[in-house]
Amino acid sequence: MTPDTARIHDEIVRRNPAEPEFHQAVAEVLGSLEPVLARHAHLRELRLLERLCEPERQVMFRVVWTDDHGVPRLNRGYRVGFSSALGPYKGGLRFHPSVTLGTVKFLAFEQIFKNALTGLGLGAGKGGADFDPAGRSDGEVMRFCQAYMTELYRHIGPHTDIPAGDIGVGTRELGYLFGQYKRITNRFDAGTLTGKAHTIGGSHVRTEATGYGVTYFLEAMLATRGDTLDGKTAVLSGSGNVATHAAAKLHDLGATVLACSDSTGTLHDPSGLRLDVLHEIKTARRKLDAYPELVPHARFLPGTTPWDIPCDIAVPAATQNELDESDAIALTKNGLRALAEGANMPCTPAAIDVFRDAGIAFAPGKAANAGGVATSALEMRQNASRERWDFPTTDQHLATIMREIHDTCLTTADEHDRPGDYTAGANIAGFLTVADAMTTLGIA
Ligand SMILES: NC(=O)C1=CN([C@@H]2O[C@H](COP(=O)(O)OP(=O)(O)OC[C@H]3O[C@@H](n4cnc5c(N)ncnc54)[C@H](O)[C@@H]3O)[C@@H](O)[C@H]2O)C=CC1
Ligand SMILES: O=C(O)CCC(=O)C(=O)O
Repeated sequence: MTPDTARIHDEIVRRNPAEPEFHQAVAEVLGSLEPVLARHAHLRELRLLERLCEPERQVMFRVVWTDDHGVPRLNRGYRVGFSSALGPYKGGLRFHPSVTLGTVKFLAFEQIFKNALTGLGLGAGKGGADFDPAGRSDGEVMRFCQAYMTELYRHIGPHTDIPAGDIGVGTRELGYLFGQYKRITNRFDAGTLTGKAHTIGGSHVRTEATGYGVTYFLEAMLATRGDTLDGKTAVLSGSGNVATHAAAKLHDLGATVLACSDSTGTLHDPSGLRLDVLHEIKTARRKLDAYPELVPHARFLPGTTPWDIPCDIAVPAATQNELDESDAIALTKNGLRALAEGANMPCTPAAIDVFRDAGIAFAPGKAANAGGVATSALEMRQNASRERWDFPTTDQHLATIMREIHDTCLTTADEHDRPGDYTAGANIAGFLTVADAMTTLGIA
């Protein structure tokens, strides 16, 4: 960082105490912008950076619901609208016990640049609650979602703020959330939430989009090095929406997926994960340690991460700061060629430095995982026009968008003397788009 951006960062830390993930996300972006600020002095005069790092609005609310024994339970809900310069606030909801205001702010901040990169007219937001869906019955999840939406509904809408899924929020939760929204507002405003089931206005490919998009980005990155995914080995972390669909597309494109994980440990199948078995386990909402019961040569390694398994390709797809410097050193020593962040901010800054120094092709989450939100924009488009696109058409749109995001990052990095640095390319391209819109909109 320059003395100027370091001063801005210090002020953000002072104004937003005890939000380390938010500070980290801001530091990474500010650290990339030096070449831009040197060329566009007027952006400093307009105090664009300070304005961009302050959320436009933050909502925090009580969520009370009853468990299966009739006992009232209490959680805290959040929704942060970070920037509406490019369009309505857009971003997912995370239900996980670790969620704090700082978590939601870091995620919403990342969303600004990601959504700008899609070129689809999306502002940035994120939300969630410290609710833990693990072990909760279907009825409990439904009552929690209804209670959460009973407050959230007044802050969202197809032209205001459009939530979607994230950790702990998938098609089931979005169905319950939309059901309550529809009941309270007396409107079938399908474009208020994305990631819905197909029967209630969801788009084909939205479920698969983030994982597929990560894989399309990897494909494009390897192509610049004259390489392909065919015949490569891959490891992933997580075993949720992003990880399982990235695994499926990697498999389709000829890679062998050796491992995935959850918060309790790593599943390693040296002959390649059986995706049908994984699907069966996930559908039954069972844990990964059930896999070796069905595929006896596989091992579940409690308390471990996948990063010491030798592989060509790595896709961290669970959560923030899950891959640190020592993991990066282990992966690099074991022959890693490319890494794409499926999760938001899964690699620590020190890990990213290791990959950069080793010349590993590194794709930051805000570019590599943008396929999810991009397909949400395609869902909004279909909801607005009442059209229904088929799976291959939607997938084709997604693949094109991911190639365009890849090319934008690469070209922008080149133009700003950071050749091959996808992080710099993503941050600079996203920032310039939002800065242009903010300048056009006037001081607000
Ligand atoms: N669902 C989407 O469309 C998008 C998701 N993402 C990001 O991808 C990541 C994964 O999200 P989803 O697959 O949607 O969620 P999910 O709820 O379907 O799966 C999350 C997975 O991560 C694991 N996990 C969660 N917290 C963990 C922790 N503290 N330590 C270790 N493992 C943990 C869970 O066991 C699970 O396997 C998140 O960082 C999310 O922000 C990014 C873009 C879009
Ligand atoms: O589809 C969306 O609106 C949001 C996806 C999301 O939360 C993300 O990109 O991290």
